[in-house]
Amino acid sequence: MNFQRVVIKVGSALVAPEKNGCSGKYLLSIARFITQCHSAGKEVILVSSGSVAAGRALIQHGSPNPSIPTKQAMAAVGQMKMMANWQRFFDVPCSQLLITHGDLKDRQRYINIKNTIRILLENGVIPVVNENDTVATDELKVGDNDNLAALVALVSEADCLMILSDVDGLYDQNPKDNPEAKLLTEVAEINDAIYKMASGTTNHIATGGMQTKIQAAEKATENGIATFIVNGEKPQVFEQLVANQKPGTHFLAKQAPVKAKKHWLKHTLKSAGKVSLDAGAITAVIEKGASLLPSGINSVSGQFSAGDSIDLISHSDQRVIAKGISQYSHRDLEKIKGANSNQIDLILGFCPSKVIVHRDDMVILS
Ligand SMILES: Nc1ncnc2c1ncn2[C@@H]1O[C@H](COP(=O)(O)OP(=O)(O)O)[C@@H](O)[C@H]1O
Ligand SMILES: N[C@@H](CCC(=O)OP(=O)(O)O)C(=O)O
Repeated sequence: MNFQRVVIKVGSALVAPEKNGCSGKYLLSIARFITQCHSAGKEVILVSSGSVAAGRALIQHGSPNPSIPTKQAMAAVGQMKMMANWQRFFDVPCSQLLITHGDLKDRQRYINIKNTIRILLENGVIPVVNENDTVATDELKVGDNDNLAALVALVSEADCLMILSDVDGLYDQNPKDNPEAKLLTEVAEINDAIYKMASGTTNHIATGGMQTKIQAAEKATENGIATFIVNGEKPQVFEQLVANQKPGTHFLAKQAPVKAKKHWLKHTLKSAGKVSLDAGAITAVIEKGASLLPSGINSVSGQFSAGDSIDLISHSDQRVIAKGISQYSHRDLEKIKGANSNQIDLILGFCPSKVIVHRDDMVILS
């Protein structure tokens, strides 16, 4: 429980153990664990598979491996079933986020997803994410919910990723094929040897098997997000987690998530423009740890889109004081610079964010 914001990924095998329609069999203890996380002041984002399996009984198919449009129709009807199935275990509201890789690749949509999750969490709503299977084509698909969960952990700035499946964790070989397989309790480095241990799945309603879980763990741990693969079929796993024990396999984070993000902002992202700040904004940003509001901006230069990195410079001596991700393009900023945050909607006709650079998306340079 050494985390503040966790992404919990629940595989199809747990949502639809009968492989046809969804069930509460395993979800009850998962939901109880999520409620315990909430009581301990932690934030939880769910990534749930199972829409295709949940809709399977409702769409005629007649083949063990239905066509893609048939599966997309199953996902469309099954998603409703799956959401209703989750909601019945919570007193707090659940919300549905259906996203594709195309959404995560697009800067503006990425920011929209990030802002939406932030606001849902602030309001005590559980975000439940799945791939938008009905619209996703191969080019726009993440393709499996393990990798999707890692990307959701990144966009939501979680510090922990828990992948719940039907095995106890990563074994040195597939335990379903080899009874002698041994469980790895801790993985410090994800290398070829680790990838070689992981194979695909034999479950026809699941996608990816252990390979995609390792890919997800690699993406997350490189960005400072501790990752666990645990068995979601066993209620005692959740008791162990609550008791601060470590069931399953723990993939160690490479560095603290804040450090990883600040490093990425400072060294990897190239600034596409500049905004100059008045003395009040500089004090607010440097001394009070505040986000940058439009009222503190004197001028804008360069050409950038929402989601690009920009330099925050001092108006008086042109010193670069910070760097961060702008919520608005240079064109929009030209119109709202100097204005009060409440006027953004009036001036632009939309307001995805009341701040220009959020504190969490900023690194102070001097
Ligand atoms: N080295 C391994 N250790 C554990 N499980 C493995 C390994 N290699 C392959 N697997 C398979 O991965 C499966 C879990 O992945 P998957 O069926 O896709 O589940 P989910 O629906 O939870 O994503 C296990 O049931 C197991 O058969
Ligand atoms: N988006 C699909 C799930 C895809 C997937 O990765 O499934 P799984 O391997 O069970 O996590 C669905 O909802 O059926």
